[in-house]
Amino acid sequence: MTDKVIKVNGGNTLTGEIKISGAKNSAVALIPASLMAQNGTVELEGIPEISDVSTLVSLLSDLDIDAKLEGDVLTVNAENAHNTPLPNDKVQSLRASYYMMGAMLARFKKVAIALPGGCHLGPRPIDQHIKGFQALGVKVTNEHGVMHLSSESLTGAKIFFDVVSVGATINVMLAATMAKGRTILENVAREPEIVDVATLLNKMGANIRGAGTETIRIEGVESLHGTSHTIIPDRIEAGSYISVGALVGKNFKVKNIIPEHLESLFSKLEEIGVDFTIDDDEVVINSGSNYNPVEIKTQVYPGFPTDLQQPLTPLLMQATGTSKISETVYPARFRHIDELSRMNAHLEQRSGAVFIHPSKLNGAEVYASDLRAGFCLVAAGLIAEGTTTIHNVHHVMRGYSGIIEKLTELGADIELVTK
Ligand SMILES: CC(=O)N[C@H]1[C@@H](OP(=O)(O)OP(=O)(O)OC[C@H]2O[C@@H](n3ccc(=O)[nH]c3=O)[C@H](O)[C@@H]2O)O[C@H](CO)[C@@H](O)[C@@H]1O
Ligand SMILES: C=C(OP(=O)(O)O)C(=O)O
Repeated sequence: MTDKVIKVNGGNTLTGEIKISGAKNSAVALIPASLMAQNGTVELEGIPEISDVSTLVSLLSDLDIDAKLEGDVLTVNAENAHNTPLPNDKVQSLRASYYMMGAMLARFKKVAIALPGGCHLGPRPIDQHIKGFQALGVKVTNEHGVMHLSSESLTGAKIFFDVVSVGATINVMLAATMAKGRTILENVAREPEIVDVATLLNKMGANIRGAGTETIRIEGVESLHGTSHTIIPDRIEAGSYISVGALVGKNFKVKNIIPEHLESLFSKLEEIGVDFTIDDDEVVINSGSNYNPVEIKTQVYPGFPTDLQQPLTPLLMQATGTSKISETVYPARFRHIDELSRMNAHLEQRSGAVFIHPSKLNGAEVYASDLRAGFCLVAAGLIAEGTTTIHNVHHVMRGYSGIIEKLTELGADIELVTK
């Protein structure tokens, strides 16, 4: 992907339907969770076609696990899994490789793994993951960048997280599933992806209650088994395309959504004045003009997701006045600003916030700094005059399944080309 660029010619109206894929942030936890089944096969349906998934499937194969991806179905049989140190390059190419810690601790009580990679959004510590593991009786050392985690026997504990963290909640939940006795996790994150992971684990024989609330209770079980599960739709992919519909859509239908997962976005779209109609698991959007400027503050779920602030920025440039987005989850998540400026965007960054002024964009050569910044540039390219060339497309391919095909089908002039 390093030798490829996305080229977008702006100005087309997009019309038709788009089907949202399974959620990246669920899939990347469900895949490691599947290695915890000592017996039987775990079948995961709705797997998105993204590079984070291929890397995790490849990590399972490194552990001698039989993992087969056919279409959007992944079958994993981990009966003959072997514990070996995981290759650094794969682990460091994505964030969610940290879930191999919790899953492998549960299965083998021991894991050697590098610190994860993922989008550069400012500091992304994993101290709360470590705090949770240690409370379960895990010994943790860092030897030359490789984390060694081990325990004779994991034991349930009461853990109060200092920070509300998606990753720490899921990781410690994975590790505690087969610990001895009861674990109580307090001040946990409530994202739908956490509920999805708990649902899969319970189908595999775990005893987890309270996912989706601030407290999760886990009664440790002896072993887990195979099952089948369909992944929830990706609310961030959905929100990204919905913002495109509001920019350039005509009868632009986004299918396979769970509207309750997108309430914070829909309420902002109403304030902005976007014309949309929700019907069961789909939404139809028509773009408009004279949009209202708004203020947005990113928050943990059910607040406005940090992962949607960059994709929504091009829409806010079409408002009649200045909008403000305050980023409270990752106060440095603003690397898209300089790139949008190359396209003639009028943006100002001030202490954890971006002020978005009305802008008329011109196509330019730009660089995706991270996954959502990449989508933001694609959306900007769709409304810009002329051609936008987006470099560093590997970031985009970490999270948007079939993005070129989906947008082309709707009428966009977009292609992935070799530089
Ligand atoms: C693979 C995955 O699901 N990625 C998502 C996950 O990332 P990730 O799990 O990394 O994000 P967290 O929810 O853990 O991070 C939230 C905040 O807590 C801080 N923190 C986190 C852990 C920790 O041990 N210590 C600590 O201080 C982080 O720096 C950040 O400020 O949730 C983020 C917040 O919704 C999303 O942007 C990412 O798309
Ligand atoms: C930040 C994101 O992903 P990751 O945590 O996998 O880097 C994202 O999905 O926007």
